[in-house]
Amino acid sequence: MIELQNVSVSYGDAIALYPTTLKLHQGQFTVLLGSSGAGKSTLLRCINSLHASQRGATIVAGLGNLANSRALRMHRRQTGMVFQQHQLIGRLTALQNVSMGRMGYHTALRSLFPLPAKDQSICLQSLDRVGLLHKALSRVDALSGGQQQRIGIARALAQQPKLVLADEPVASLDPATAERVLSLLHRICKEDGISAVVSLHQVDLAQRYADRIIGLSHGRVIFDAAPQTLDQASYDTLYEQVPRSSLSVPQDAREERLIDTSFPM
Ligand SMILES: Nc1ncnc2c1ncn2[C@@H]1O[C@H](COP(=O)(O)OP(=O)(O)OP(=O)(O)O)[C@@H](O)[C@H]1O
Repeated sequence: MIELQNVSVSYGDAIALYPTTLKLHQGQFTVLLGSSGAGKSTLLRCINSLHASQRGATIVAGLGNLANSRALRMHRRQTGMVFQQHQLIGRLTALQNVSMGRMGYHTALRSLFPLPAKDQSICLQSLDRVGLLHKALSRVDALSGGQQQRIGIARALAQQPKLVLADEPVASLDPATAERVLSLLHRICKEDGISAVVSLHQVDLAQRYADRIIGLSHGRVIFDAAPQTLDQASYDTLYEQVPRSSLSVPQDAREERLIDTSFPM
């Protein structure tokens, strides 16, 4: 379990996240919702203590307060991150990119040499989990957006994480591919008992996959409950009365999903 106690973030006089207290439970798939600038990325990054201006305490079960540098190092090692723009190195192969996930387990000097066989095996297994073992030796810049995001997920898995933080992981994908990638991430997290905190803009995806939805508005948590309790009033407050239909996946993409949920992407 991870507990944020009065965690806040400011940029000069501007408050990006007001003091926030919440607990994240092991194995839960939590989705952060809210309009642009609401504070989703800020909250997500707080869970990994990534803000220089972060205040308050973050306590991780078994490690303690992340103010302790050793606890923070251990926590980051067991926390996989997945980004909207994948953050892969295009000229390297899929396997080389996934290998980056093992770097936290070695000293900087050791990382200059080929990974031990055990680590290589973990990387290959991670590629297999996302259905891309056959692309292990392909350059990442020769892969599709959906495939690149699956490599991003494999890199996070190579860390053998207890927690995955995913910042708009499907925002740059078409609706059908977004659904497949999120479904894959969700399935793996559930199979392995990995906790996930995922920021999304697609309310319908959040309602289908989340165990818990945390809604943010202007740097404050204004909703924190199971997805089925996200009612119209909470929704209107979250999105400041943007019509719900404008945020849903188009009907034709939904139909495509029903027909074809298989790879490749
Ligand atoms: N480096 C920064 N310097 C100054 N202000 C920042 C910085 N990063 C974020 N902010 C501000 O903090 C607030 C929260 O931003 P954040 O990126 O967390 O929102 P978000 O909900 O993730 O938005 P989006 O959905 O557009 O990614 C916004 O008002 C943003 O302008």
